Amino acid sequence: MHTDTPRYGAGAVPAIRVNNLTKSFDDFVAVDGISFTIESGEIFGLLGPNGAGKTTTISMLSTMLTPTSGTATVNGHDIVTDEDGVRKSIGIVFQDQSLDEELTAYENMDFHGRLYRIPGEVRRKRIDELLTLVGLEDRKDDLVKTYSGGMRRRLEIARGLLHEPKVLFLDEPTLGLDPQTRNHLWEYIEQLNNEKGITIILTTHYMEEADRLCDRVAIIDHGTIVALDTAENLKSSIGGDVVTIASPNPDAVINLLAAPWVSGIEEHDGSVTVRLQDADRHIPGIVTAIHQNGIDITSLSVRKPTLEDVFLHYTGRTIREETGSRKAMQMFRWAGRR
Ligand SMILES: Nc1ncnc2c1ncn2[C@@H]1O[C@H](COP(=O)(O)OP(=O)(O)OP(=O)(O)O)[C@@H](O)[C@H]1O
Repeated sequence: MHTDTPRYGAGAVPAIRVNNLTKSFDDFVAVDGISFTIESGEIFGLLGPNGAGKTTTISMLSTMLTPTSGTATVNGHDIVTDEDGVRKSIGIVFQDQSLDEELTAYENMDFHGRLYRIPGEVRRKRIDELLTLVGLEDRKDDLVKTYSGGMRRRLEIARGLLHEPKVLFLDEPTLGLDPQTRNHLWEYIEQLNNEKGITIILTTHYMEEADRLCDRVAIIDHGTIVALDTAENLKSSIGGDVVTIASPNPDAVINLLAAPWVSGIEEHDGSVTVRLQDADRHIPGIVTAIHQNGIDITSLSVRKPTLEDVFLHYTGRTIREETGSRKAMQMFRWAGRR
């Protein structure tokens, strides 16, 4: 059902290689035998509803949770037998905020740099460079408690990059941010991927985030990957454009249009959704046929499919736009990770 063809060149060690990775909590299987490969330089998205297993997956890849079975490597380091190697080569930005509000941005960065034992001069240079990259250089001496949500997230990303990781994990990077701030953050994420060549793996339940940012998207539901490809290929895989026809008699519309050239047809709340290639060319014929058969319609619209349509196609459900989980911190505590 899914394809796993990375876009990037062959030869180099993949940034991440996951083979049949599974995590159970007692009898509950949160991640169920997933496999994929992420090439260096990709932005890779794990898209799925709350509880799908996204955080559990990146918790295993960042060595914070031990897998129940399966294997994975990050930058060539095994996540079970070479935890130190993995940790040195990754940066992580959690769902929940972990900045010190009573320190300035610079002090937060500096503290983190000291933890990683980055020598003074290098540390200062990198802090300045990264704060410039995320557009916070002018506010670097202000206390974090005066920062907006978007500024805090940018600072967390800058901090996650201080030890120059090759791979950055972002867990729901724009959760709770307003659309404009989200847009800005997307630009920063793209910029650091372009300018620094950092491989980024992010989790999200926002379709437009996966669509806009990710080179490839794995759609994850109930702990399994149901589809994996570029957003464009995923959208075309479900059979073309989406035509929505509202009618007092949806059954008649379905009977009329259920033809071999239609790749999918279903009814939701009195509206019939038809999927077909090159819908624009077919619309006049569809409208004529509907009228000739005496069927009333109240509206007709055509649109390109979204990742929401893809999710619906592969799972039979819509992604629920709920607020994200608050479990992350609890899960990310080093002490309780076994
Ligand atoms: N420590 C734990 N003990 C028991 N069950 C857990 C634990 N951590 C996660 N789960 C369960 O595993 C499933 C997957 O959780 P996970 O946090 O990976 O989902 P998610 O896709 O990241 O969603 P969210 O965005 O809500 O975090 C959920 O049903 C969750 O309740």
